[in-house]
Amino acid sequence: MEQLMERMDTGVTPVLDIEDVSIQFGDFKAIKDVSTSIGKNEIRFFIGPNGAGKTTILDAICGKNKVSDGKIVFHGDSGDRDVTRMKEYAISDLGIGRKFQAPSVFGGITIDENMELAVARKHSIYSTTFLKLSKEKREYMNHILEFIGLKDKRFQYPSSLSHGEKQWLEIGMLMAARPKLMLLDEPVAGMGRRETEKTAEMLKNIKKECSIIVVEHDMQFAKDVSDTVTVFHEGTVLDEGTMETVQQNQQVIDVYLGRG
Ligand SMILES: Nc1ncnc2c1ncn2[C@@H]1O[C@H](COP(=O)(O)OP(=O)(O)OP(=O)(O)O)[C@@H](O)[C@H]1O
Repeated sequence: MEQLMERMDTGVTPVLDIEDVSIQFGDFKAIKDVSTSIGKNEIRFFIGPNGAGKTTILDAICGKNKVSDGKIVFHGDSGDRDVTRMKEYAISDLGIGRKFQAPSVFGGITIDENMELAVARKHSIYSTTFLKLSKEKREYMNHILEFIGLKDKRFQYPSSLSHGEKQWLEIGMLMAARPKLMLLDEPVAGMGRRETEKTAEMLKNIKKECSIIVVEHDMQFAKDVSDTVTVFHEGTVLDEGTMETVQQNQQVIDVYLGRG
């Protein structure tokens, strides 16, 4: 809570406030009284050792995990909403988009058709038969395809894409819903350096329109892209600040950064 108050004092307009959140799985408390605030147009990284609770809290923001205590308040177009009791689809409709670690595009339809579904906000491949996008939506879809570098491959199937390209397609599909907050779980895992750099450029552009939370172990990527980082350890926040400042914290070095 103290951290939250400090950030409020800095004058940053928050898009999401996580307030004293705990998450319990049976007897095990995976998240203990975590508070943090994500600003508008901010790229926040959640970092920390395996099992620290990063994905657990990301899953709570999108409604996949139940919050045992505390609240998560999203400041969207329709005002301030506590999302902790809301269903996943309703949270997504509010403007929070979640990308999971493994790409989850539809393999049986083309890249173009995958994008059509995303722009039309349909969640079933059976919908493609009946889709007729407005001119404005098709233009926006073309813009995204260009942005993610897949315009020339639009009539191919996702199986023909490289691992990185599949990740970009999924990021593009998230963008299609024009979210205010994007949640990305290890977006560059398995990518080469060139693909990682391209993803970094993409995220820096996306943040002009929306805030992003990234769970990541690639510390070079975190240094290149993050505005701020939250360091998790055993379900609590160990430190928070710029990458430059947290990497000087001896506790952070001991539990995570110094472990190679
Ligand atoms: N559904 C669940 N049921 C029981 N325990 C869970 C569940 N989900 C996560 N946990 C536990 O909660 C803790 C935090 O897991 P989490 O996946 O959030 O860690 P993480 O920081 O994302 O780790 P990694 O970097 O390895 O992805 C771990 O001990 C994990 O085993």
